[in-house]
Amino acid sequence: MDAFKLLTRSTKLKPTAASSNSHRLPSAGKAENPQLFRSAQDLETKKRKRGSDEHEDSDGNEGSDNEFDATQLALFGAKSAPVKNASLKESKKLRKSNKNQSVEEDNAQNEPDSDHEVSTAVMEESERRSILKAHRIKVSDLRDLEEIQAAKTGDDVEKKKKRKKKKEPTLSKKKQKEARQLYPEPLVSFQELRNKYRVSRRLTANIGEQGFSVPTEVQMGSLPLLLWNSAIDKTPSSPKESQELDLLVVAPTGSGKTLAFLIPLINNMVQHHRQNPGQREICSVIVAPTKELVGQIVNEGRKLAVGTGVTITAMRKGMQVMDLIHDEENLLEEKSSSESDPGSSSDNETEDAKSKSKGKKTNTTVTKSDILVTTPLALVNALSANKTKSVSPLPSVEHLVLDEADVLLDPLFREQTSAIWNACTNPRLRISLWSATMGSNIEELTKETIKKRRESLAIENSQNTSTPLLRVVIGLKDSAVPNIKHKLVYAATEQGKLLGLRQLLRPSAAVAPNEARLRPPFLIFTQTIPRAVALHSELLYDIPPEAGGSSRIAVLHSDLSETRRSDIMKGFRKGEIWIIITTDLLARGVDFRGINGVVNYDIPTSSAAYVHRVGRTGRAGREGGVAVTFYTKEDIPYVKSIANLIHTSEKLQGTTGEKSVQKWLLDALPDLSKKDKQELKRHGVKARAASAKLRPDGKEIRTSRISTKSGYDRKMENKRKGTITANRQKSKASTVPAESGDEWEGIDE
Ligand SMILES: Nc1ncnc2c1ncn2[C@@H]1O[C@H](COP(=O)(O)OP(=O)(O)OP(=O)(O)O)[C@@H](O)[C@H]1O
Repeated sequence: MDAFKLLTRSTKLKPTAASSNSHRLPSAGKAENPQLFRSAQDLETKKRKRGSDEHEDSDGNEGSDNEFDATQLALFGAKSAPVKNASLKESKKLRKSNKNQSVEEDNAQNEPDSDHEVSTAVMEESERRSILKAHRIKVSDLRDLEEIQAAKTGDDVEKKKKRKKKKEPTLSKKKQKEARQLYPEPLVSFQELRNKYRVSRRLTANIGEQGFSVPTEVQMGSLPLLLWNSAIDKTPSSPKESQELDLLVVAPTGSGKTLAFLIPLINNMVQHHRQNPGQREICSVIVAPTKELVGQIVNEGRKLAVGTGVTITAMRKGMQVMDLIHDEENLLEEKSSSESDPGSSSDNETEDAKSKSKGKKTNTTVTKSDILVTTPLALVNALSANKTKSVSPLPSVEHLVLDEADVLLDPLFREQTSAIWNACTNPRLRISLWSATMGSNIEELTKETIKKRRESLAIENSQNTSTPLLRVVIGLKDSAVPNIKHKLVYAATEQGKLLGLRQLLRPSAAVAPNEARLRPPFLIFTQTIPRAVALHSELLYDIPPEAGGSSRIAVLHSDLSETRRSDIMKGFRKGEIWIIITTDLLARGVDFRGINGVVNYDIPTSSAAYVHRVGRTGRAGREGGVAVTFYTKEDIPYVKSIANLIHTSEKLQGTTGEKSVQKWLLDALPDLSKKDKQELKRHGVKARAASAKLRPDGKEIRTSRISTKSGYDRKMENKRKGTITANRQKSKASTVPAESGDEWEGIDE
């Protein structure tokens, strides 16, 4: 059955229009190529079109006379490539000596096979540069210039700083930028994971089995940096020390960041098990802002880790990650935590806390998982016994991943995220931060935290230089995904928005061939929970019973129980639910593979929020996603940043024909002061904020009311529709009759 046909009620769609539309649907099948920036030629065309674009460009430094040697870090240069330097004989020797070591499961798949030759071919710098440029991958070193220079020359960084103060002239901004830019070798195919980076055979096979055949740009750029260590031959005579790094990655929504951080974590764990047979402890922590995202990361991770022996667990309430001090005071807590952990035994990952010896303080972890995925609050609560104690350390953690890092380091979550970061006391800790948007304040905060942590833990190395903090940027930083269509619609009033949305749901007018059309499944975003609930109840009867009626539309927000939230997510993924009305809870990270569109019923409260909301469509390079944003006269002061984003996105796409945002509109829209921007981000558009519910005279203003009719009319109409629906459903054996051919079978293939 065609969901769209049914939503149009009796509207007859011309077969040609329908079929031509359906092939453009993102949900229509697999993405042919998940890459967003596919060819150098494409890039050149765009660059010419862009002309004197004032925005920062990711390939701006190409061809520049780079006075700084980009091969300064061992992993970037042909000259110092360790794979080339390490003798094959030695590497074979190491593999032989490792022969007796085992992993817990599927040894045959995880053991480095002795006949496996590691590729020693090293890419020329010119080739590296041209691939990175074509795919719009830009890598830079974020350390102080003195530190970069010191790392290059092997100098003491303090001496270097002093010398610089005395005589060395300061580089111009352009030169500094050039000095930071690096051209590491990109991952051109997933086969290289095995051939060059010695990724576990089983893990490589799992990647293929998941249908991933071509690495996306973020995977091309970041995987070699994160897998560098696996490529190093760690024989005693090996000329290179292991050189891990901290990483900050900014890549478009839906570009495959999850895979890019999961592959190295899983591979590290495979190696860890090989080197420490039988040892189980949390070695990696992934922090994500919502439970939905945590669940999704765990699912993705488990699919990749099949047969590798690596365990990945979602942090749940009551789960214990550390041994508590079993004094009398803690007995009560311990009892309640073990009682409130019904799911732990099924996963077989949490030991029974009661079995631990009492009165003994240990630092052993209780959760047996290798990789823990958590929201910030859940882990902080577990580490501080629900904030009754100070946060316990997690010394076994060597890798910390912050997914949606900008929101995790935003004031909303910053305290909890920092507490987790500080709890990871292992001096070898490596951090990576991932998002589609990353303000410069987040970069500064990251640098500062790394520095402070290093000082407080007195982490030093022989050369007094710090671990590299690199930044990978894909495409144009902080911009909307380039493969979707945007529509910015002026609806004047709240009623206008509702009429506009209904028009989208049931377009009776003919649609021009080029015009973006919204088809299920899609998401509708509102500013607050009450508005999401109100819009849901208003639209509940808009889906005709023959299309499944009100069961096709759901509201999802943080006030719902965890079970309800998870049921709605499952229903949407299975295709039972077609439309979810939600708040920014689902704006980030959540991946519904073939979602067709996003409606910003209420405008997003920052440009980053716009990027993330609309990024729920157009995933993995799929074309055809549509993002519709309604705005009213109350929104006019706030809409310019969104209009700018759309304008830039269309410019980058080289959109021909009519643009969503005309130049005159951009010129006419007012600019917002920094203070007002912050205010908007914190409280949303005041007219529809939850706090605007009471008038000065104390009477309630129905801000959450979303309707084109009076309350009485709505009540009567809903009652009537409800009765009709119930009668029809009763008389039918199944709610949705199957039709041949054009059936929509859910979001995930
Ligand atoms: N190499 C690949 N080939 C094809 N599909 C891929 C590849 N890598 C990832 N994907 C798919 O792309 C989709 C988006 O990936 P993912 O959720 O990791 O995006 P993201 O970059 O984290 O997005 P967001 O910023 O919205 O969180 C997923 O469905 C994933 O399975």
